[in-house]
Amino acid sequence: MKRIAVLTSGGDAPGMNAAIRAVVRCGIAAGFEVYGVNHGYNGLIAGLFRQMGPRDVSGIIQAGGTVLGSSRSEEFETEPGRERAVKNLTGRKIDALVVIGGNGSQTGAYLLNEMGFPTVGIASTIDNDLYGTDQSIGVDTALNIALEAIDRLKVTASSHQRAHIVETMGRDHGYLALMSGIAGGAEHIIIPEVETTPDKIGAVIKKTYDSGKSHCLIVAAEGADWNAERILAHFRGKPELGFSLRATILGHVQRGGAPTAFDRLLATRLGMAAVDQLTEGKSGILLGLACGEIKTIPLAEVKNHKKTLDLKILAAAEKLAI
Ligand SMILES: Nc1ncnc2c1ncn2[C@@H]1O[C@H](COP(=O)(O)OP(=O)(O)O)[C@@H](O)[C@H]1O
Ligand SMILES: O=P(O)(O)OC[C@H]1O[C@](O)(COP(=O)(O)O)[C@@H](O)[C@@H]1O
Ligand SMILES: [Mg+2]
Repeated sequence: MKRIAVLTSGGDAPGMNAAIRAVVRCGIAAGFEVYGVNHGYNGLIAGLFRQMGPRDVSGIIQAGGTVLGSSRSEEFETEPGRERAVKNLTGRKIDALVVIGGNGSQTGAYLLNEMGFPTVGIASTIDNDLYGTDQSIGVDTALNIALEAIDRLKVTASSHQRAHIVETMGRDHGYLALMSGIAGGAEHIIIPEVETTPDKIGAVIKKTYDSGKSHCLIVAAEGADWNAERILAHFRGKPELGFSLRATILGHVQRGGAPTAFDRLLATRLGMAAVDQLTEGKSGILLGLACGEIKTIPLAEVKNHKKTLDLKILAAAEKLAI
């Protein structure tokens, strides 16, 4: 194997740059020529390749986002799109591809590998919804950004005797909401995995008010049926809750931060491991974290499983909030 390529795909995640850097530098150290693909799968289809040297990844370990750019590519979801992608790879005599991305991207990586093009994945998404890894690149940073926002919002909620809803990202997965809620000492956490009703939410707010607290901080996942907008609309103009209500949707703010030490280290370890696997001629696998160790798991297995959330800690959240 002589030439490898690397791309970032799906939502950008803080730490992607550290992973690119590790793939480029360790790849070169292992004797490969390394190519970067700009703009994810769209760039793969359009042929946006460039050879990368050690200096092309200088000064990026501390930067959020991805220097290669990313995309959501509808064309790659079609067979002709993927065929064009493989043609571009083989046309440049590239022997293997590293895909840094989340669950959608790794399904794409699986399909490329099935088409006979050796592909390995690196787990990267702020949502932590990718099966096969305890934690993905970007999760720790996003969590810390959400936490900082929660801490700030709690202060103003307290000053004004308000209930404040903070909405986190995560698609249909509640990890970011659950963990930032626990770490932020939220009075209530609403996630897609657990059904709720406006009556339950109202009861928590009223109970919190009656307990003498000066605020009620609610963290709601964007994918929950009762997200910030819906809760706000439902309770608008209802003084019987005690607290008046405000809401903040954190949105893309959670994705844009400089990566934490944890994410830089995880990304570096995963990038190094991806190169090691390619050196050994392995492909069709995802590099992820299991019990603190870097592990491989077949992409086929990743694609066929949905990551579940351990809900034990949610029950504890209620006790912690009394
Ligand atoms: N089922 C699929 N088949 C082929 N390609 C896919 C599939 N799902 C996602 N992809 C590709 O991966 C890209 C990124 O996936 P997406 O779900 O948006 O982000 P993430 O990888 O971060 O979860 C998509 O835009 C698409 O090009
Ligand atoms: O940036 P976009 O395209 O608006 O997408 C927003 C989505 O991307 C995410 O930030 C990350 O999701 P992915 O890792 O699946 O790309 C989600 O939490 C959010 O729902
Ligand atoms: Mg995803």
